[in-house]
Amino acid sequence: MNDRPSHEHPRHEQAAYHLDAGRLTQALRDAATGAENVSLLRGALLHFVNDPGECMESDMSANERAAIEYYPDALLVMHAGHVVAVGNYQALASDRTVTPTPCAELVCLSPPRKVSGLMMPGFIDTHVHFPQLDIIASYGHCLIDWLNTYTFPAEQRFVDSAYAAEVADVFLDELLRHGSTSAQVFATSHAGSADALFSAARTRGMRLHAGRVMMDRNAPASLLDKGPAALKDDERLIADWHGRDRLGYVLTPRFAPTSTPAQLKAAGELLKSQPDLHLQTHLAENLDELKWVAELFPDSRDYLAVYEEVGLSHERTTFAHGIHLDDAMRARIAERGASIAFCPTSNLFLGSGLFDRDSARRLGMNISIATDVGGGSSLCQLESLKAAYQVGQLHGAVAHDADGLAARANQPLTPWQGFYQLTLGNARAMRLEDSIGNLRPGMEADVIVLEPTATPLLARRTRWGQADQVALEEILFALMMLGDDRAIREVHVAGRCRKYSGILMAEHETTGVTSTPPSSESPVTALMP
Ligand SMILES: O=c1[nH]c(=O)c2nc[nH]c2[nH]1
Repeated sequence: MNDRPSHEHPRHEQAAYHLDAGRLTQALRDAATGAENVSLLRGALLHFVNDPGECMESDMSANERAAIEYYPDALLVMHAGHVVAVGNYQALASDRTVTPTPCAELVCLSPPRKVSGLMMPGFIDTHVHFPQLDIIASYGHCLIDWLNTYTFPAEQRFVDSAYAAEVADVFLDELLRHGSTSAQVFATSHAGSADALFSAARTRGMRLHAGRVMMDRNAPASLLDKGPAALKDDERLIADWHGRDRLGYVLTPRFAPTSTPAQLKAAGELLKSQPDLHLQTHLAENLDELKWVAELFPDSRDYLAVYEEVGLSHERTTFAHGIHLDDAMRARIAERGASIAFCPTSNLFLGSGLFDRDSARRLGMNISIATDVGGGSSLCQLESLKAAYQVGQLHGAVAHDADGLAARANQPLTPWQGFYQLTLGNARAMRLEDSIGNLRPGMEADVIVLEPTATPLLARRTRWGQADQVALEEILFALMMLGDDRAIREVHVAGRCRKYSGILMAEHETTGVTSTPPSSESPVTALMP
């Protein structure tokens, strides 16, 4: 990679551009032959190369500011599913000092399409249940009640593979429509449900990590694994899907109450034998759940220890929720390099509690932000940011000492930390930062275009594109408080456009959409459904 710092550093603009000359030369060769695997976009672009910290911009350190790369007029070059160049348009398009000079030639050969919003890496959802799509927004009261009343009945329907395939298609299209190009997903205990999901993700070229739920007690009999033979299903799924294209297998014991110690031990042994697998489960979401775990595992010193004792807490483990932890447990999670998926819409919806982000960060725990649909009330990660901000605000408001004074500080999420989290932060939590999370050359080309004028109110608040446009951090904050799927104007998966002008396209319609259009504004109208 060839990194060239710019001579002047306007606000946020940390580098003139990044390019990979070798890959760019290949892109040029392909473009010259009319191949459809090259696409160039031009417009505003924001991504993160590091953690921007917890401050608004005026209080950031130089290092925190350097974590943010913003180009008001960027060129993004994608080739064969990867980014090959990103940066200031003028610098990239006119620079002839690099040998060879493929970018300037490429721009002449294949003029970029102008986008009218803000390009960003695709969002990553680190914890979501695809079989719960059809029970989203079900009046659940609290976790255990909601599991018994809605979740387990819904999951039983996935014994039917045709139904699983139908839901998998809708689920992945919904994720994409909301700007999430990657996800870590729970299937059901039926191997066919995982097959359906992987197959649908592969068709879409998505990066998707998923697993079959392991359960052998405390759930309806039809959902329970039948002894150790069920592990054969996981082994078969691993053989069929793990590492294929952009897919990865995640061992998925649902949570301690629905697995016997023997099943958890078996999962730990499988993980040990294949340490490149991910692992996902739930931890300390709800106070009744904590009591239940203490009864079921009387010999374990706490809930986390149940997983630790069998080797299930490691650097590719995602524990969903982790609300009711003490500092010692947080420190143990940090030490193992595991991560917590903070799922704020779910925590509010199920009344589970207020996640303590400050303590998590203070103790060095990796965290991500996720939707947790169907416990979560939206697949939109902008909604997750809004709820995360609100949870952080409430954190200070709910604890008062005897004099009525706030005993805890509030922890409002900044827009910088929020958008970092949905992209590079979530990728880091899942140890995928070499593949997804930002738009440096070599990264997989998952890109979204956010539209700060998506609604009349957003347009009025952001004044995007007008002479008196508000500052970028204000625009980002407005998007996270007011935005929804309408604010996701475009979605590109591995360089192919899947959502354009707010409308999702079917696979066969995407061919050629991102390749060079003759005019900058309306190049693909003919391909719209
Ligand atoms: O939010 C949640 N959703 C689930 O499906 C689940 N299972 C155990 N614990 C859970 N929490």
